[in-house]
Amino acid sequence: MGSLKKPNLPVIEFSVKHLDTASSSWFTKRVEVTRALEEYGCFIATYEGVSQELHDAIFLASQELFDLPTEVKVLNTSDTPSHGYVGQIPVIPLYEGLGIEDSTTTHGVERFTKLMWPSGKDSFSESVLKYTKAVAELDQIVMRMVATNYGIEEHYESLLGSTTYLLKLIKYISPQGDDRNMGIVPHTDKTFMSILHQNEVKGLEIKTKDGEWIEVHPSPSSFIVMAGDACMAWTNGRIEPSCHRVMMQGNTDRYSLGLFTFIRDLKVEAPQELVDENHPLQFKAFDHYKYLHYHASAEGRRSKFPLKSYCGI
Ligand SMILES: O=C(O)CCC(=O)C(=O)O
Ligand SMILES: [Fe+2]
Repeated sequence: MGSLKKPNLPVIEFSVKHLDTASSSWFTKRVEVTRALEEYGCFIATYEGVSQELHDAIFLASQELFDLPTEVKVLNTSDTPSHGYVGQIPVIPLYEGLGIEDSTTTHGVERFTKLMWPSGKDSFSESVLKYTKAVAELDQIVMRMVATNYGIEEHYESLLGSTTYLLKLIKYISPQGDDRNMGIVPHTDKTFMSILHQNEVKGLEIKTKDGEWIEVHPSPSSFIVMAGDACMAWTNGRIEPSCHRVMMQGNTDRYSLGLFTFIRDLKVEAPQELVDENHPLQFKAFDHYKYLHYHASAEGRRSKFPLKSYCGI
């Protein structure tokens, strides 16, 4: 009798030796990365760009942030839905998140730090900036690979110039027991790309196309690279975002980090190279930030497939 094999997400190693774009291993990687995204909408990257020391520093910074009183954390507001403070939501009572906009820039990080700690907190700003820069680099390596694989590198260059990086620090308080509790409900991200990282407490689960949930095991060098809705539109449906959720169990709080990319001041549109008779255009050109507002509206929230209701053809 054959044993049932649990599905696994592809694990792709990103070490310095693979990153020379002239090397044959770069070619192999870019095929591997694109296939993984086409098949699962995500993959696990093992990445050397964030050292153990930086991993420890950023999770310590996150803990210090969540230890602040709620009345301070709610000062982090934003014009964009889900970019500021999110917490005390009845359907996900364990969840609390804070977004740092323009988190790869000194200006963006300083603005946030001053709001939370008016007398300053250099250790926080330094850890955030170092972390976001390292993870943004991983995003750029991945996106360059995908774009090269599809023959649309030039389009990627203009997209890159309009990419913004939101760092979201997330805490889930432990449910204090063995029952599995919903930390975050099943969803797909409205981002272009999302790169997730979790501390030693597991919880993230990803749904395969066959409807099976796969648990993602935490490790300091593992990052979950995941496509969002905007990436689906840009690749004309070749890459679909994966459905994921967080399940909490046990007595330990969970901290996670998401570096989320969005496109500002440039319409997201599939390049002509990806449109032909066999691949008719699926989505009209759209403004990513307006889409986020639509998604948060009553109509957007009701939709099963908001990207399609917003700009589907
Ligand atoms: O906490 C996690 O690992 C996932 C968070 C997430 O899916 C999100 O913020 O969109
Ligand atoms: Fe998500």
